[in-house]
Amino acid sequence: MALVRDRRHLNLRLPMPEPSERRPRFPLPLPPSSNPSNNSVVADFAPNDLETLQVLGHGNGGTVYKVRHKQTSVVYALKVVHSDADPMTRRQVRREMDILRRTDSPYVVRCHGFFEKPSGDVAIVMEYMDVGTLDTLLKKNGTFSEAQLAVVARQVLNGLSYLHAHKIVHRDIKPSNLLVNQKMEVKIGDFGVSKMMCRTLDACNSYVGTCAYMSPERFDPDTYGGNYNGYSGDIWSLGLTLFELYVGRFPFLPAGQRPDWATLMCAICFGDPPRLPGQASVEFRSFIDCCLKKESSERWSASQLLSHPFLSKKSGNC
Ligand SMILES: Nc1ncnc2c1ncn2[C@@H]1O[C@H](COP(=O)(O)OP(=O)(O)OP(=O)(O)O)[C@@H](O)[C@H]1O
Repeated sequence: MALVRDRRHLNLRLPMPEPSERRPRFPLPLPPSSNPSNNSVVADFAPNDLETLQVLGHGNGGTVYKVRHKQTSVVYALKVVHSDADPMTRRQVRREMDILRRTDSPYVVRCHGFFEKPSGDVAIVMEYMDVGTLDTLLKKNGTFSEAQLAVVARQVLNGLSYLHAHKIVHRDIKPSNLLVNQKMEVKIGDFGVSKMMCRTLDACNSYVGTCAYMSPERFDPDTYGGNYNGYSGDIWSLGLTLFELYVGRFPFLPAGQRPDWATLMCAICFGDPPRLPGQASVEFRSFIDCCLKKESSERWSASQLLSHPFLSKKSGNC
C-alpha cells in the first residue's frame, strides 16, 4: 500500500516513485530547454545575491522564503530543498525546475532562476505572489462568491490550457497550489509532481499528488475512462477546488470529518459527484458538473470550459 502522509487536514499525499522517472541526478546547470523560443527569464543568481526576509511556508518539497535581491531590491520567492532531503523530494524539485524553465505564461508562476549551493541545497527563484494562495484567502476571508470564482476559474483554465497544450499535466491542482497577488492574478504553482507527457499515449502515474483532489480514474482507471492521460484529472481537481472555495469545506466529506485515504477513495469512486447547495446558479452548477463528470472522457477540456457561460459572470475581486 502506498505511503500516506497525513501532514495536515486534507493534504493526503501518495508519493509513489515513478519507475519511468528514475533518472540519475544531474548537476546544475540543468539541461537546456527543449523549446528554444521560450523567453521566460531564467537569470543567473548566486546565493549571496539574495537576502532572506521571512519564511513563507513549508511544503513536501522544501521551504519557501521571501527574499530580496541585494542589488535591485526586487523581492522573490525562493524555494529551497535541502541537501539532506530524501531522493524523491530532490527528484521532484529537479522536475519542477525542468518544467518551470519551459513555461512562459501569465497564468503560471514565473521562474527567474535556479542555483545549487556547495552544500547541495537546490533553490528555485520564483516570482513572489504577495497575497499567498487561494487556501490562505479562504481561511482569511471566508468563502468566495460565484463572481469571484468565475475570475479564478478563467485564470486557472488559461493556465491549464497553456500547460496541456505543452503536454504538461500538473497532477496537484488544489487551493494551496494556486497563488494570488495584490492585482488578484491567480497563477498555477508547485510543479513537484507534474509530468511532461512525451508521447500522446503516455500513461500518467496514478498515485502522486494530493489524494483528496484525485479523480476517480486515478484510483480506478478501468472503470472511469480506461487510458488515463492526466489532462482530465487536472479538470476534476479544479472542479473540486472551486467547489471547496464556494462552500468552505472539502466537498466529499461532512463538515469536520477527518479524512482518511480509504474513506476518500470510496467516496470519490463509488459515490455520486458532490452537489452544490441549492442557492448556486444554473451556470455554476453546470460548470461544476462539466468538471466533475466521473467518466473522464465526458469531462470538458480546459479550452472547452473557457467558453462555458459561467465564465461570463460579472467579475468580482478575490
Ligand atoms: N511564488 C510564491 N510566492 C509566494 N508564496 C509562495 C510561493 N510559492 C510558494 N509559496 C508559499 O509557500 C508555501 C509552500 O509552498 P510549496 O510549493 O513548497 O508547498 P505546498 O504547495 O504548500 O505544499 P505541498 O508541497 O504539500 O503541495 C505555499 O503554501 C505558499 O504559502
